[in-house]
Amino acid sequence: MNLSQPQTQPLLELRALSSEQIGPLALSLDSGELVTISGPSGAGKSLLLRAICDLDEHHGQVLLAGRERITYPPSQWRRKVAYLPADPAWWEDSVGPHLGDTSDSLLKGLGFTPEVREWTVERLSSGERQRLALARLLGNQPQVLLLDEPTANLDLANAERIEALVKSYLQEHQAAALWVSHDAEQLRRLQARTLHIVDGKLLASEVAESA
Ligand SMILES: Nc1ncnc2c1ncn2[C@@H]1O[C@H](COP(=O)(O)OP(=O)(O)OP(=O)(O)O)[C@@H](O)[C@H]1O
Repeated sequence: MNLSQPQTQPLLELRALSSEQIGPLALSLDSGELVTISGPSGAGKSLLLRAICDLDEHHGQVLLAGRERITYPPSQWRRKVAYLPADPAWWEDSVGPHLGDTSDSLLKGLGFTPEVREWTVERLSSGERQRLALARLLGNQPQVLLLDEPTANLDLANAERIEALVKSYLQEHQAAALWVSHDAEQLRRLQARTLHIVDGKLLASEVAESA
């Protein structure tokens, strides 16, 4: 063992993660780190996120701060390692019950006043749905965010607002995020290590150049 170089434990680690469509994949994310994922439609980006949060059958190991996922009750894992699907589900008529512990300041950061809790889900635009789904996800204070095209329905100003909010969340909570995006401009703006996935395989990893 090399004692001169202290080992830092990754926050999230994938070891030989695979399913019928993806992998095997190995990946480590440090606390505070944002990693973006790009790749063609159907490459397996969503399936990778779903495997990490244990929504689909797969092989291999997923560890959070060195502790294996199988040692967590599934509901606890999904709070800690939170998945934001491209089209999040809503199960009540009004917004409020979905928001749980989400603070007013978080809602403000996403461009809403507290009155949004009284709104019906039915009236929400696709962009409002997307921002509120992120609010409810962050309200649970997850340690890892798995974000599947979280700004796909948003204009540039709102997309940038979400980019800034997620980055400050990662710093504040020493959390990590995997962020799927098809938008080359956004990938450049986010200034993160980018993974390219093609046919379920990790093709390359690179650090984005300055815009
Ligand atoms: N339950 C399933 N059983 C079999 N194949 C599936 C299943 N779910 C998805 N697939 C297939 O696996 C491939 C990867 O799907 P995935 O949703 O991960 O793609 P993606 O990279 O997220 O694409 P997009 O950018 O279009 O959202 C696709 O060909 C898809 O049809």
